[in-house]
Amino acid sequence: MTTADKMSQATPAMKQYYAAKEECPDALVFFRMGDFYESFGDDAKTIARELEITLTNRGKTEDGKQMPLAGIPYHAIDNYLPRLVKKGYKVAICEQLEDPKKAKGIVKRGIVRVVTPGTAIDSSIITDAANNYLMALTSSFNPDSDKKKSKANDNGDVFGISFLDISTGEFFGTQFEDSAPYEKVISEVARYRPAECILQDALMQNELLMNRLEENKVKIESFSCAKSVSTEVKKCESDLLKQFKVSTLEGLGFSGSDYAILACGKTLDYALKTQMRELEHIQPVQFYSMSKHLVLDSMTLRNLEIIKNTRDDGENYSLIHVLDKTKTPPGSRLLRNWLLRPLVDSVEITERLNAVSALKENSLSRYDLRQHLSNISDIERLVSRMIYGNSNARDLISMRNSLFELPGLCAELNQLCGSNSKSNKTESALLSQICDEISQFDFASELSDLISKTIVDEPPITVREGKMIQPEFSAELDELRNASGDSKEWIAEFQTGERERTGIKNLKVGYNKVFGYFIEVTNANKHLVPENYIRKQTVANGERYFTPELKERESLILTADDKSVALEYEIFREVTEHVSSYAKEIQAMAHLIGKIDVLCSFAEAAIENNYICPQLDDSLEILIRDGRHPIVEKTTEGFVPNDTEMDSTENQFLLITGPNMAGKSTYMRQIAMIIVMAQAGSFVPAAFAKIGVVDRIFTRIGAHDDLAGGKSTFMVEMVELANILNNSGERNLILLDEIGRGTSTYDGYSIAKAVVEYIHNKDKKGVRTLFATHYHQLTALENKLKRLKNFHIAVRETGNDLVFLRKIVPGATDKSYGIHVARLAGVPEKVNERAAEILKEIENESMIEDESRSKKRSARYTQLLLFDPESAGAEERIVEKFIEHPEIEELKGEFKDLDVNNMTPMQALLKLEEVKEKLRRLEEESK
Ligand SMILES: Nc1ncnc2c1ncn2[C@@H]1O[C@H](COP(=O)(O)OP(=O)(O)OP(=O)(O)O)[C@@H](O)[C@H]1O
Repeated sequence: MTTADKMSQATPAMKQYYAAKEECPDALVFFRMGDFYESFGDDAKTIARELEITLTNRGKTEDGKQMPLAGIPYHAIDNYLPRLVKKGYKVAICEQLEDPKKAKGIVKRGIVRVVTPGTAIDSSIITDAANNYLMALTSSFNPDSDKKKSKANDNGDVFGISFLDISTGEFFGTQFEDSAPYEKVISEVARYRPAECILQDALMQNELLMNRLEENKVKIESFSCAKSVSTEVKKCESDLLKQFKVSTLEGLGFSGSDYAILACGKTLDYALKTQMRELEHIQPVQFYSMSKHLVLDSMTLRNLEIIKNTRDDGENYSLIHVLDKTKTPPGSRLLRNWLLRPLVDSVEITERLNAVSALKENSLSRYDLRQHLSNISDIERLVSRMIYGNSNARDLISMRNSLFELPGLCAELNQLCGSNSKSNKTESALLSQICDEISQFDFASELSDLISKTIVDEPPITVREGKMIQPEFSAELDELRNASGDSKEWIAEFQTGERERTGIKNLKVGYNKVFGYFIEVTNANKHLVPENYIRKQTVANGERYFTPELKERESLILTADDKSVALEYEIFREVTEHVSSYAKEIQAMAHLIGKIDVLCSFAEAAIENNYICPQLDDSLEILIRDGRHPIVEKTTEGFVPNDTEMDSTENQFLLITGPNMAGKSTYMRQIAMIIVMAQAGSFVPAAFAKIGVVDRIFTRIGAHDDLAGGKSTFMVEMVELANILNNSGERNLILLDEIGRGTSTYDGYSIAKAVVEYIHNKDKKGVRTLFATHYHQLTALENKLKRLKNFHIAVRETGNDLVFLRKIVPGATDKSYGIHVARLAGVPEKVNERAAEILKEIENESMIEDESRSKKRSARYTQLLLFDPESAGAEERIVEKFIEHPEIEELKGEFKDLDVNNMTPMQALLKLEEVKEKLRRLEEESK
């Protein structure tokens, strides 16, 4: 049955429903009918399933089938809606647009808002601590004209990206061309964690991108450029100009950036279409540059546990968990942004550090500032809710209480900046600037006065039941309230009078919403009821009556009550609108408050954890004395601090060996984390730190597989490695942990060695690298590669025991101590003893082989390489020649193709003999 057919036969209400569904076919429609939001058909089935509510039927559909129906009470929408949106559904709210009591005929209904994950503002859907971004991604990639290309970027496709947080009004976008554009996009996804992404349809072909978006639970909305790209860009540009009331986008930094404009335009369009209202509070879109920040790709964010730990993906034991001492939601969101996007400009970083120093030294001021901050609510989101008409009088009180704190906050800041300059203590230009900017806002006292004058201190949650507005604010309201109040007094007197008149002592005058005012008499006293009582209702133990006199009074009361509630709502709306008209100023204020909060939080964390102020410059040095891992030091007793010295000449490539569990990964991570902290503006866990600004950190740590993406552990390792090798540069820092571990020893060792050489010689300059490995033979490279230095983590061996000293020291180690670690881990002693025996055998054999190099070598050579560093050198070359021999590859192929099930034992034996002979010959050739 077509929609048109359905329409012609449907009831008037269902006609409205079908029209709504047609308007938003991809959304679940919540259709308001009286006290319920109803859903029908497939929507009802989905909603009943997802919300675990009853699915019923509502008569028959127009084509005679049962019509599924599921409904939720209107007042419970705040419980149910978030659950659907968090599961990635779009929900269209279709409201009654007029008062049913006053409507002539059927009530008008229409969709007032479409709630989607990326455009939600409801506090039950989004969290205080993080922004809620709607992202858009556009590209010049055209799958039809680029058919021959394997990747979108082969001939320099351009990408545009944008992010909008409707709940705070932040909006920014950029454009870029890159040899690995998808990696860049994925990094941005990891940084901003959008809830929803509007994606140009051609880009949906990129598996990597789609997998990552899915992994990050990003809801995807695709769009296609129906017209030519240039026409679409023009339209987007004109929409943006109109929205921000500017005549050109150049001033916002978008000159010539068509794909950024397209991304921003599509974002705005989607926001307007779903919100169905003016979005005046969105701040003018900003062009941002990716190169202005330290690039931390998604793997690095994960490996360094900046926002989440790798154990359970929670915030505990993450860097943000250690550093977050913020008191306000804008502060906690800003801290997250600063950690995800540390700076690269040493001057800007130093400004932040100076502010932290000033706050750290002035404990009293910091204490007072934090007291003020702790009374400040999420004012930027409060004002967004006011603009949406989604707020209540309590929100106004929260806003007022927040605004009340500003003068005190300002005075405290003024004193701090002033006292510093007078006594020539640490002077912070940043704090002075924040102080100046806050002082310029003069709206705060006006708004807080207005709210205080109009709204009572403890208003109810609902806005439709009165009790919100202060007495004496409106004479009209006072009059209505008096009328209602006088009448209520009248009722009390009426009750007393009637008791006397009738002699019924327990006669009661009561009220309920359905029947209005009544006189209640118990059955025992029914015979005393006077004649003028008119029966109204029978109840369990008596009768209810009214009199014309009571009826008249009732209508007076109800009219006055109705009128006063309506008037209160009107006043509330006016105040809210007035506050909303300062949305831009309130957002700017929230940002400044956020800054003070984060700087105080850094100071607080520095004191609590004994951090020091790092020095930042533009050199290529990293000097850290007694550095610590900010998270491990919290969970490990007796954490041993370590030094680091890196530069671009002699100590650029640190090759770190040491037993399992010695602390190699911890050491490498702590260096990267100290850099992230320093460049975010935080003090760092060390006794001294001087850091030449790093502009990108690459990490390849630990084994994990990407089964969803169809990649093995080793494949994942190689993909990440390829990215690092292709895209790293002089100002980067690379952390590589046990490269090659995921494959056979021959392959692994060869790859590891080639990687060391490649990075060391990259662009003839090399890249600052920390490289942890179990291939001890690599340490021989120190003699060949001038910027490479060996380090190892010291242990002390006493008998069968191993003491981890956790100290990094120059030079190479010569043992793996794997068996010791196995013992520590509780591997049965028999196995450990046997392993020790085997190791001895291998070591002995290696000594014999060392003496007579012409002797045959077997596949056990693998083990020799691992356990005998002395054998590195000539042997390595032989092994390399051996494993690189093309016939080895052929042999592998032959083995793979063998159909063992269809071979006789004799055939198998002959094959073995043949292979053995071939290997013997190849070994001879390799010598
Ligand atoms: N500097 C330190 N002081 C005290 N304890 C430490 C230190 N560094 C590491 N540890 C402890 O040692 C444990 C192992 O550290 P880590 O994982 O860094 O070792 P590893 O050498 O990388 O091991 P593997 O080679 O097996 O991966 C950590 O979980 C931590 O508890």
